[in-house]
Amino acid sequence: MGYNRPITIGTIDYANAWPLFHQLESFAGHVNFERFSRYPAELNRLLQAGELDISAISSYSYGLHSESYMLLPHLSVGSTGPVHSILLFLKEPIASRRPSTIAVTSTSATSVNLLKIMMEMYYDCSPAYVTTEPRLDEMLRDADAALLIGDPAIQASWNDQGLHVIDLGRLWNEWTGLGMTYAVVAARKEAVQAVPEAVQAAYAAMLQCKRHNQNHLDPLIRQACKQLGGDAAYWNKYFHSLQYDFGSKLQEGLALYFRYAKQLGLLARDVEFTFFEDHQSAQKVKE
Ligand SMILES: C=C(O[C@@H]1C=C(C(=O)O)C=C[C@H]1O)C(=O)O
Repeated sequence: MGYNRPITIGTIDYANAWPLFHQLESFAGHVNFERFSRYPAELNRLLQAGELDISAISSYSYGLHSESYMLLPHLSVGSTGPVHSILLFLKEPIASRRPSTIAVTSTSATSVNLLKIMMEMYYDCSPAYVTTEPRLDEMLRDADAALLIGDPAIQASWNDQGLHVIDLGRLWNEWTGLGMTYAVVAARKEAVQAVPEAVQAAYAAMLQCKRHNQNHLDPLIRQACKQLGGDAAYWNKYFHSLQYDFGSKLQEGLALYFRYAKQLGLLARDVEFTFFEDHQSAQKVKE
């Protein structure tokens, strides 16, 4: 029982997740943890490989591996409407010509599959997808459109290059009437079994950290302006338009995304949400 090492936590290396994890260390109290800040696709891989115990991951990756994970309640990155940082850049308006090749960022999993769902089910087309580094100019050299997420998407949206832009959060909301959840925070079931107190303590620290950051956005806004560009008004709007709670409306949107993904063969199985607290109360009932 127990690990003879710090618990390992993965956090997303994009501004969209700063309200969840900015200065997590100062809320950790006695929790002995090591933090790894990476892009989503890398976190997906590390959690699956057991190199992380808890991580923010693409929600799609939860869908792929839900049998091994537990969701940490009230922690997610989502939006009901525009997300501002999950953007499809097209050379031509989609209404006049459907793209035949789309270059997609190698850092994403949720948004790439969200795009596939939208192309198939909303735009009724089946383009070829090429996975590339997130560099817009290079992506558009051989493709009709490019999908970027996170900070590179935001920075590209500031340069008007005459491209047509679709915000996937906005389109999902207009199409389905629901919100979308791009990232969830999951713990490996193995870790929950081996070190339940450590997982509980890390979870409590994350909740406290999120509450604090949401009430103190100014330092995050200043850091974003300095590190990524843009002005305070932009970042204020950005952080306020993202949703971090994984409430019932956002769960409903993600459940629909999983159903569509299964329908298109992007996921092999139905996905159930298993929450860390549910597990704990279930344990108590059994005892
Ligand atoms: C809001 C965003 O959501 C991100 C999108 C992800 C994906 O597409 O897999 C993963 C994590 C999220 O933080 C963003 O990238 O801007």
